[in-house]
Amino acid sequence: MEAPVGQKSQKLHEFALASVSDLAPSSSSSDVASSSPPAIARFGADCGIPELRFNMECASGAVVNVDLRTAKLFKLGPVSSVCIFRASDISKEKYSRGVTIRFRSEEDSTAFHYAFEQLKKDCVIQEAQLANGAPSASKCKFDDKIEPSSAKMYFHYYGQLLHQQNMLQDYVRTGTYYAAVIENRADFFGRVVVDVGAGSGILSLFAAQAGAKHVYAVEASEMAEYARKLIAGNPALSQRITVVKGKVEEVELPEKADILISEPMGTLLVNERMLESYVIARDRFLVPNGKMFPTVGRIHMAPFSDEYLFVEIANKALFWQQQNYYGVDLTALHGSAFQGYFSQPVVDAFDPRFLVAPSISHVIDFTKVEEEDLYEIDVPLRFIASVGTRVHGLACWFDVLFNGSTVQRWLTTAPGAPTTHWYQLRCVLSQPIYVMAGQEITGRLRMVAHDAQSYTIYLTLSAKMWGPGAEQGGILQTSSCKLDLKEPYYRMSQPQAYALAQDQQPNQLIQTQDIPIQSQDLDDIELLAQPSPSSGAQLNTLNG
Ligand SMILES: C[S@@+](CC[C@H](N)C(=O)[O-])C[C@H]1O[C@@H](n2cnc3c(N)ncnc32)[C@H](O)[C@@H]1O
Repeated sequence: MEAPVGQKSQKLHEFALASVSDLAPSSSSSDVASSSPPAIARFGADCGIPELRFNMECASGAVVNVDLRTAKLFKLGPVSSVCIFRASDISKEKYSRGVTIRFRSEEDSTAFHYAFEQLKKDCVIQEAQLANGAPSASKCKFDDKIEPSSAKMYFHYYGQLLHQQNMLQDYVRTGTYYAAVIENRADFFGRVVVDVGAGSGILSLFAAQAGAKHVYAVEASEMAEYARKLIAGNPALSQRITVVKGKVEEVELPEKADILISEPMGTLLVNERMLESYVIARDRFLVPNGKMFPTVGRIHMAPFSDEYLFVEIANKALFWQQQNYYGVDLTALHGSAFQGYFSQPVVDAFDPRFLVAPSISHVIDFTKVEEEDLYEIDVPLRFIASVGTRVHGLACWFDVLFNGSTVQRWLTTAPGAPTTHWYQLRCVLSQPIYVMAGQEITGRLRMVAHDAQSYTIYLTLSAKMWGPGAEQGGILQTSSCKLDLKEPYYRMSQPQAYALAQDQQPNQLIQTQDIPIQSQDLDDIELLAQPSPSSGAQLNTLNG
């Protein structure tokens, strides 16, 4: 195998210079007086990116790394040149930067210019290779915003068959995708399809079954190899599917797509931040007015009351109330432990009767949303309580629409609907609020993306003054919490079977589960077919 462009050149090109100085007059730290030891310029490749490194060797020991793909070199005189390139500051803002180079001799100058032009040429060849389908080694948008250790774990996880199997065995999910594709054959027949994050390749195979002209199955993890195998094992379809290993942010495809198919949904729709990759794929590969399957996503929210869940979480911190734990007083950490448990969103399937108001929703149109819009999602909340109760927090779930030309199909993760591997998610307040029937509950749900492919959630719920004589618009109680979507509490480990309760209509299904009693305080509470707390096992950390 041929060495990567930059590596090939690394040893060949090291230049001792008379001096290097920053073009910007203010940056005196990197200026080099001619009396200083000679500076060094070295061509090489770091992580496959062809680069030129100036080792200033001044008192500050400054190093300037130049991405050769963005660099231009101009001759100012027989022994001096200027190199202009793209740089970025700590906040990742891009700007142009320049260094003035003084060579020790005219020969050095000529050799340096020659080396520079040779490597620039190599960059062009490398880019041409990329255009033929090889993944880029360059830093891409994904790498810019995601912590490398998070990405490594993420793709390691999806590189394992057992996790792909977990998704394939969610028959609500996979069956809905199958139906959406096959019922909307007209959208796939004779079309070019890109499968964004193909995993095992299942959606590519569905698209090929529906008559796609060609499917590009883009997958960044090692699962790409398994997808190749699976697709090759289906020879009637394999001729029309190409697996492209790499991130959708960086691979190049030979043609545009008429339709994108993907399963980018995480817990609460947005966890894993894969929606951003779906949107980037849209902008990179989809023809104008092309279709997207799924087309639209909605996050649904409603306040809930679940005394049992609240006590269960609060009880977890009781351990830290011991004053004589092998002679040690643990109480100093009780507050932190209490906050810690309430910062975990709870993932389980709950009974919809825990909801205390009709839900509201936040819509994300995948065909229109900008990638940056997903960095921060801010939803104002307003509900009218249908019962007088204690509100313990906000329950959330999502659905997505496949807006086919023949059939519109929804995939829902709502409470009461058949359980999916996403379950539902609840943000539990450490300080519940009391409401009366008819009382207004207001608040805000703010989700801020972080570089570990998830979100920090800020939730505030307030109960407004209510009843005759109340000061209109006045707030009675407010409660807030901050949660990390990356660290959920998986309260149950397996989807539970559904059964009809005696007092339920067939369209109001509830789950029947055992209810382990944890607290004496709960004796008087009416327990409504509650989900059983998990054994503590956290089977799935990702829920795509
Ligand atoms: C939720 S799984 C869906 C897999 C498959 N499409 C299915 O429906 O069974 C998402 C897949 O997308 C891949 N993926 C996530 N982000 C990606 C990206 N930026 N580029 C390419 N693949 C990505 C993951 O490795 C994972 O296999």
